Amino acid sequence: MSENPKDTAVTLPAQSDGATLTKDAAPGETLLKVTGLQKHFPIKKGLLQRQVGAVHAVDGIDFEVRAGETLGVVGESGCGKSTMGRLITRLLEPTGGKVEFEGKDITHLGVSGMRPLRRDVQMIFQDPYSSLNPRHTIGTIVGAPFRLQGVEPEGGIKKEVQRLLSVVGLNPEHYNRYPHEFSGGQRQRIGIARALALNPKLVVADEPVSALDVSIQAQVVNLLDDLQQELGLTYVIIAHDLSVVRHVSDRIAVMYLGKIVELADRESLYRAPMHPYTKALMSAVPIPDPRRKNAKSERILLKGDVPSPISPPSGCRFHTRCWKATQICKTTEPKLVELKPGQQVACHHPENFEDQAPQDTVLLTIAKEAAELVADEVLAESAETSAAVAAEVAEIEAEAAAEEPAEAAPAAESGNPETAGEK
Ligand SMILES: Nc1ncnc2c1ncn2[C@@H]1O[C@H](COP(=O)(O)OP(=O)(O)OP(=O)(O)O)[C@@H](O)[C@H]1O
Repeated sequence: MSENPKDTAVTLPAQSDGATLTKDAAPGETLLKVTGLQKHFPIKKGLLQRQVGAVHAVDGIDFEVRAGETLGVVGESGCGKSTMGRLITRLLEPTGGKVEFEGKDITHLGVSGMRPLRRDVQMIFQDPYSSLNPRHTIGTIVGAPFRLQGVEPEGGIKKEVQRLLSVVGLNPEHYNRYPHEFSGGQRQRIGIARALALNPKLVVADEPVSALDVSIQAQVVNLLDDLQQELGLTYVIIAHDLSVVRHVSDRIAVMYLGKIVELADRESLYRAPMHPYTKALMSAVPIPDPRRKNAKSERILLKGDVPSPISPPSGCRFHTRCWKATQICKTTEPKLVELKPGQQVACHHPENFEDQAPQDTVLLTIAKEAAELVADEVLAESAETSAAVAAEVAEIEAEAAAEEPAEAAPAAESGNPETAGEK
């Protein structure tokens, strides 16, 4: 069986059902919009199962997914990525906020209301070993969505399933085999075939390759990429580090403890990350660059684990691990704002940009400890770039100020009665 997706010609799925094939949102238009999305899992204790607290897994996030794009979502384990994925596919009921798909509010749709959406939005799961029922043949597994939705493809389910298997680079003759007869990469291809069966508009892939050997990861990522080109799919790809999403994403959202801390197009994020957490995540991804062969390690080591989402830190949630944290970070939550076109960030002291709270200069003790884990080069570079941006902004402001009196002068000359007599 070929593991190479390039060996397989990708063809559009047969038109089995007109309703599933309508691509309503034109490329670039908003397909999915999320506003203030929250999921708090209650913590219950005792015989009476009283609620004693809540896990703030997703705690008020806003973003949109545009038709035809790939949005990568990254963050450490436990930051709420999977919960977010399950919320937008409506496998979980949100605690608060709104989810809109093609302009329609789907936040609290019931089973029947969700039926058409189940075709349009599909999920690929992390573990290809546990997400496939070992007692079913792959023909049954990939054909299940047709049976569940009561869809009869042209030429029958078997023919369509075999076609889907070949689309994802599997041998259609292996229709009657069981999951254990396939390798990890092949099983993930089965999961992908199942997700594509009903010709969805949005595919949410939760850590689609993290359970696979590194050598197989690139093949599966390439397959997803090829399928997107051929079928015009829209993806949300969830991963715990940037190495998986960096090549395939158009935009990347960085999550930390239930919040989005930075959301930017891929180029901007890689060229000049603005949130210190993004910078730390990026420093953990080895970049093969011969020019940097002899350079000292610039790795940023984050102190400790992610704090508990049961009682997240006050203010900026990253302040307990950030080397730039000052008092304002502890007390005031920074909003996610667009500081540069196409780059939103939630930080009082962003990297590669003018300080948003320049008056607040005294580092927290915790930040001084965190700074010890950050390479000197990184600290120096950070200070340098922020100073450069600040100087640039000051220059622009000075230029604007110099232009202003010239424009204002005629009005003052002609119209100010107090000064008129002094002439
Ligand atoms: N059903 C649940 N009940 C209670 N807590 C939950 C539930 N599902 C997730 N959580 C908690 O919510 C938080 C976010 O979990 P989630 O799985 O979304 O994070 P993640 O970023 O996807 O991490 P990972 O990569 O490890 O899956 C974690 O603290 C997790 O323990």
